[in-house]
Amino acid sequence: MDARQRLREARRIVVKVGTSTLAHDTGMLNLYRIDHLLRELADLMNEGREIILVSSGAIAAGLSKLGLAKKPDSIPEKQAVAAIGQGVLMHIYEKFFAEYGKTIGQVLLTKENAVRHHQYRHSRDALLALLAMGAVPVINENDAVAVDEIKIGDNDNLSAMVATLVDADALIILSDIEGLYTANPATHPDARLIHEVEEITPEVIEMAGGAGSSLGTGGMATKLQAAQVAMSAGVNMVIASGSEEGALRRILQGEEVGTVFAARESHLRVRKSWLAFGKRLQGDLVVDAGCVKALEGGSSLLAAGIKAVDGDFEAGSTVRVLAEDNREIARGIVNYNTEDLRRLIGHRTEDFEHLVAGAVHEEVIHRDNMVLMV
Ligand SMILES: Nc1ncnc2c1ncn2[C@@H]1O[C@H](COP(=O)(O)OP(=O)(O)O)[C@@H](O)[C@H]1O
Ligand SMILES: N[C@@H](CCC(=O)OP(=O)(O)O)C(=O)O
Repeated sequence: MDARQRLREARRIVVKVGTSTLAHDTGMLNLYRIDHLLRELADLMNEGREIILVSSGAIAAGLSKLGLAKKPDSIPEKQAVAAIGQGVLMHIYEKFFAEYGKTIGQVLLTKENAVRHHQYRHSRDALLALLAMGAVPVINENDAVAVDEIKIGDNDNLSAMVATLVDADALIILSDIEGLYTANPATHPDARLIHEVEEITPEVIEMAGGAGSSLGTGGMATKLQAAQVAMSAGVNMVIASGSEEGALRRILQGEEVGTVFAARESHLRVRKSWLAFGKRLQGDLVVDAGCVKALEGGSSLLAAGIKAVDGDFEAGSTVRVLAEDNREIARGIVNYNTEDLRRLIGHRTEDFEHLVAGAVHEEVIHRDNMVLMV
């Protein structure tokens, strides 16, 4: 069955809506569009589908509430604007969805919620419980607290992470553009819309440019990262215009709307495949042949197999695991910082207590926090 056909049967759907769709060019919220979008979502639920809404727009809503023309420069001020705007957004969602008889539940996530195994389980359970109650989880990144390595940074990647977290059948990203074009139409007026992408090749990545407006984050580049994650996790993804009324319904009827990214049949062995393509790779661990074998067999990464540590990272960073011939074996969240790790190289767990300053973990990378790349 092709991807468009499978969309007709999609039952659990993650819909991501970007700032460029939620706000006017003036920066003020586009209430007309939000209302229509929510009505369409409510009706899809009445049809028997489950909807998870990943909504951007907190910063835009905060700016317009405060009467500011542009994002502040300092991080704490950006966090404060997002905190104010998130409340404004939820107030509107609560009000509009209630008119269509729907209940919502706010879930604010960070990267940690999906990569740490216990948090991953808790986030997943909470989202599934909301769906079981017939509610719409409304998700955003927890911008008020997420900085640096715990930040995903854009809601395209967040929506792909959520789609894998809840085992969605489809991810639909609504933007201010009809889909992926052969080049950024803002700078290439002759660019053509691509209807279907089967694989994210370097040529496809080459087509993607940055955000089209000062409100958007990441542009097409982050949407392709999301596609890579979704496809490898077995989730069909569509990019379509959020301003076209009825687009969602038409997509879910299998019509040729926007760009569809076809899910791969055989997907990564670990569900948290989005980790594999996360942006912030902060170092490399080179491991010996025995360790490569153990990892391929499903083991955690232990210090005994590490030959070298490159980079300068903190515990909780995402790093690559390389074989001695430089082949990439895995990516994962490391439990130690560079300094501690260099001291642990080649040592057994019994010796760790004397070697590290902070908390002792048996694994350098736990298997639950690791994605095999081979
Ligand atoms: N190849 C491309 N095809 C389509 N749009 C592109 C491409 N390259 C860059 N873009 C830009 O990406 C923008 C959409 O991303 P963004 O501004 O981040 O919106 P959103 O708020 O929906 O995430 C488009 O308006 C367009 O200017
Ligand atoms: N979390 C931020 C949005 C980040 C983001 O990715 O924005 P967008 O490119 O508009 O989807 C906010 O709510 O303002």
